[in-house]
Amino acid sequence: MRPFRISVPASSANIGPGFDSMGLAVNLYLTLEVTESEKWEFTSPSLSSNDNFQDHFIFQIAAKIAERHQTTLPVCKVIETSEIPLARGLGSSASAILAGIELANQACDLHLSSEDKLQYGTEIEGHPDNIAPALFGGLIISTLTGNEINWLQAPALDVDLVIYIPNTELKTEAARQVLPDSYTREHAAAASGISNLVVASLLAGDYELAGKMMEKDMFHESYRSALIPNYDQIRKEAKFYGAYGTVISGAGPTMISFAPKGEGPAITEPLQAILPDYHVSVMKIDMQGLTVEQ
Ligand SMILES: Nc1ncnc2c1ncn2[C@@H]1O[C@H](COP(=O)(O)OP(=O)(O)OP(=O)(O)O)[C@@H](O)[C@H]1O
Ligand SMILES: N[C@@H](CCO)C(=O)O
Repeated sequence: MRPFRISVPASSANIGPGFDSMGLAVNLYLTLEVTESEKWEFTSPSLSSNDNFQDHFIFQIAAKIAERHQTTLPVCKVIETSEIPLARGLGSSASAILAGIELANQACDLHLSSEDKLQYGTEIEGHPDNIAPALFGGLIISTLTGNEINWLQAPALDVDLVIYIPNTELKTEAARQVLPDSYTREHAAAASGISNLVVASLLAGDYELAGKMMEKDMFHESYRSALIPNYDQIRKEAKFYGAYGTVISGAGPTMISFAPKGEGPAITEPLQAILPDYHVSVMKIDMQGLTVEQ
């Protein structure tokens, strides 16, 4: 086996009302450096010396994918590094799942297509909104109906992104528990109308309208806002300093603003001063998605 390096970007899902169906790849990366070895070695920021590497999330995903293809992983040395904070709404689980799928793909020579990886990743994650952009890059609108995934990569957006990462975690599972099990027809019609308009305005490059409509989400934001520290303050201050709109990133607690191109730093500086316990920064959209270097 030739050594290889897998890189997977973080992603910000939902973008307001694109709940479970829209996401954007951003420039924070999980990487795996993989070489063949005499004995298994797995180095990861989330493994201490007492932990068994076989319990590691990425190893388990890779082992399952190999098993699904009636094979086993060869003995490898894997070094994981990651810039993606866990359980903050930046798609860490989707990036880790894709890294595991690609580890099995490369190490076992499975010749998986991109659609196979999307299918496997979505089955594990439950929805494609983080998996698809982390795999393909850019802004992806996707939908899971039964087992079928349909998706579209939008043209590049001409915006700056500002993210606000608090130093607290929020597990997606907990953030899904506060959501209603169902919506009335009236509510669903209004919510999907808002979502349609966000997508249409992003595609048309009308970012003012996109920002306005993303803040009107009716699928998840209002139910989750109490779980997100400084939710109202971040939206209000970001708007004051020029953002088009600010929403919860994924299931939170990170928030993300869409701002006019070049205006990101003008929001970052004052917001970082107001939010000393946050990491506030301008992010770039990753247009590549998952990459493998031999
Ligand atoms: N690199 C990794 N190594 C091991 N486990 C990971 C890794 N990345 C994610 N996980 C697991 O996934 C969990 C976080 O997943 P969760 O879906 O709650 O949040 P997220 O994916 O970071 O955010 P969101 O889905 O809202 O964008 C972590 O607590 C951990 O159990
Ligand atoms: N669409 C998902 C993203 C996090 O996995 C949610 O908001 O729960």
